[in-house]
Amino acid sequence: MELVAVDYQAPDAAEQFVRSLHNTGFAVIKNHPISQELVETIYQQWGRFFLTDQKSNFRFDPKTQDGFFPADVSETAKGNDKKDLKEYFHFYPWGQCPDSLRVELASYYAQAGALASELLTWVQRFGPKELTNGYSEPLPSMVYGSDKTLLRVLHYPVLQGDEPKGAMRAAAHEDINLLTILPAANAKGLQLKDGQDWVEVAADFGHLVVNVGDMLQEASNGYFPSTTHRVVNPDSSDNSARISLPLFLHPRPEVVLSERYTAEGYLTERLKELGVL
Ligand SMILES: O=C(O)CCC(=O)C(=O)O
Ligand SMILES: [Fe+2]
Repeated sequence: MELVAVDYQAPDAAEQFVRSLHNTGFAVIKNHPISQELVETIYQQWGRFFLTDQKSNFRFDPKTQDGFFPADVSETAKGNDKKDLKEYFHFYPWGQCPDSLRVELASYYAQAGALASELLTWVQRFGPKELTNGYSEPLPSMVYGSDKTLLRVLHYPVLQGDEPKGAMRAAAHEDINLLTILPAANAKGLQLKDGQDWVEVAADFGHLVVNVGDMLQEASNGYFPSTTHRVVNPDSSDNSARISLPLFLHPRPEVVLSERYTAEGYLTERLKELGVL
């Protein structure tokens, strides 16, 4: 499986993008409108922040899920028994954030959210008609006015050599939400599952990775697959910290995804499985 970067400026960008999501659950986008300078600033600022004790002042609120999740409570991927080797901060515009880091993060949240909504209009427009007519409401309207879209700043620390055997930066998992958009991280490691194989998601620095989450898979009855992915540990020759910045696009809680699920019902079930609720 090869992911060819879709040029956001190409006349047929939307069709190429939707085809890639259907075929692989993933797409890579180049020439997009998100400021790379802003992404790099955020990587630097947060790389420093995670190395300070200040982060403990922002411990996450289990009810609202915003704030800092230390490594010892961080997720255990569904079906896995080792915690991931990561810590992260959940940012919502209404939630906790250190004052000195808020302006940049809020700006990125707005830019990435606007692009993600546009990408959802592509998915709506270029999906098969019999599918798109069956959504309970158009996909872009599912996220309109939603305050559930989540920006996660992830820090995978330098490995110390004493990690539990078999623990990984991020064990194999699927995302819960509709679409995830992720600027290429500052280090390699992201892989997607292709049959029995694992394939590196090759995204040049400056490119964006987009993937389908379980909610879109559920709403599209599998037409858009929520592809399993993971972040593997570095080998000793490039054992550096890794920062990444996924935006998880979430519908309003009352949105009906399918006959089985509303967005809220689905999210609650999944967070319980992850051990963070
Ligand atoms: O860090 C990455 O590149 C991917 C992170 C990820 O898949 C997730 O947090 O769901
Ligand atoms: Fe993920």
